[in-house]
Amino acid sequence: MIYQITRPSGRLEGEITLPASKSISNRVLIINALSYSPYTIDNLSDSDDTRVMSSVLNASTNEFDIGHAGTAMRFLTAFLSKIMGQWTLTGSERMKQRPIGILVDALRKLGAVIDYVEEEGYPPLRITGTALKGGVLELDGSVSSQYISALLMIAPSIQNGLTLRLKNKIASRPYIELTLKLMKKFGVRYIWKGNEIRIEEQTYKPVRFSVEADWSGASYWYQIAAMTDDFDLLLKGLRLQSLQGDAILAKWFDQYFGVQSKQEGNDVRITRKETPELKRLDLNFVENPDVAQTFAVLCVAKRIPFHFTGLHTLKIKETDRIAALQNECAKLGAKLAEPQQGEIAWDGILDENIDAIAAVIDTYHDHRMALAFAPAALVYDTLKIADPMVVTKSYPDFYEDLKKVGFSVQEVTE
Ligand SMILES: O=C(O)C1=C[C@@H](OP(=O)(O)O)[C@@H](O)[C@H](O)C1
Ligand SMILES: C=C(OP(=O)(O)O)C(=O)O
Repeated sequence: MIYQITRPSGRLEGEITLPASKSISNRVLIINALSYSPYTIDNLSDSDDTRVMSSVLNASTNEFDIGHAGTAMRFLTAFLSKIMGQWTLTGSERMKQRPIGILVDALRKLGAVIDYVEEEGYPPLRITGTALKGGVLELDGSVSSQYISALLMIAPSIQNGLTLRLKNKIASRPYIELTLKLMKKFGVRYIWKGNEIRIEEQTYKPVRFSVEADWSGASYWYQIAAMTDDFDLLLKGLRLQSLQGDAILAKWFDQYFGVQSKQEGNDVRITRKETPELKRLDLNFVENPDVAQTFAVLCVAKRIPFHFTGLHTLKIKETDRIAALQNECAKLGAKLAEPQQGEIAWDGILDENIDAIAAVIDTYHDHRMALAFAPAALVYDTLKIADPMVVTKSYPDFYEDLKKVGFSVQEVTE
């Protein structure tokens, strides 16, 4: 299926109810289960990734296919390791290429019984649940923070608790902070000093919890704001004082693109003030990997040269996002370079022979490819997106929301 997205003709205004954060939802589902909580979670995400997490935790079977959901794969590997029974965890073809060896090695040191069903170091996994015994673990923190979050969440329920010593430069650090902040809300104490996190054996206290709106999902509306002069939008459920690392977007978009954010009760209003055009953008995404595509497409559409660093984890996400960005930005006439591993750069030179309107943007089973490219219809007037429903991984109502503010979304053949 292909969607043709066409820009609104008039002023861009209205209000959007953003999806709830899947990162928060998937953590609170695990923590709620570990707290034996009688409460249901309020405003749980309706994304595929949260649905799959929820269905595993409520299932009566023992073989689970978690599709494309990285958090579900990693968090459930740790969680199921200590639940008595035999469990099989598998996922999409891409999930079978996303490494999990660092987490499995760490869990095995705690006594977990985990076998690789196919390739060493990758899902699918066969897990035999057993009582784990804590201690001190050293692990590489530079590959995925999800391994660390997975271990931290089960740490209070492990005999003797757990000390994690993180080696190398920590990737996606705000997601580890998010895990610990949420654990704290459920009564768990921790100590994080330098590269060491210590969690004693203790019990979670069940509490009522409501999930806040998703900042990574909000990024596409900030991107839209940065591409138009006349803009006023209310993003419902969003908090500037947020648990999520991607809340830094409010600052970045103000500083670089003149998009201003104002908390109005439970919602955030974003407007655009006139600012001089940015000459180039240098940003490091090591703490905010999920919004790198948003900025890359925005800069190409606005013809702003850029140099982005801290992107080494992008190669092991839903697709190799560096390669995907290079392929698809080329369809808009921009040749992105990879100066070093984990970097992309663009000199601002467009190939004028390329007709972006004729392009069909491929999405590689990656929601963020569709989510980041669709807004660029504002600049190119119209843009075609292949396999557009990939967005359900994190933002199921994205196209409905685009329509609400005046975009047209039509199914077309190529
Ligand atoms: O813990 C989380 O909720 C996430 C952590 C990040 O992954 P990595 O730690 O693998 O970079 C991020 O990219 C992902 O979308 C969600
Ligand atoms: C990388 C992502 O998700 P996950 O790793 O949880 O599959 C994402 O949502 O951009």
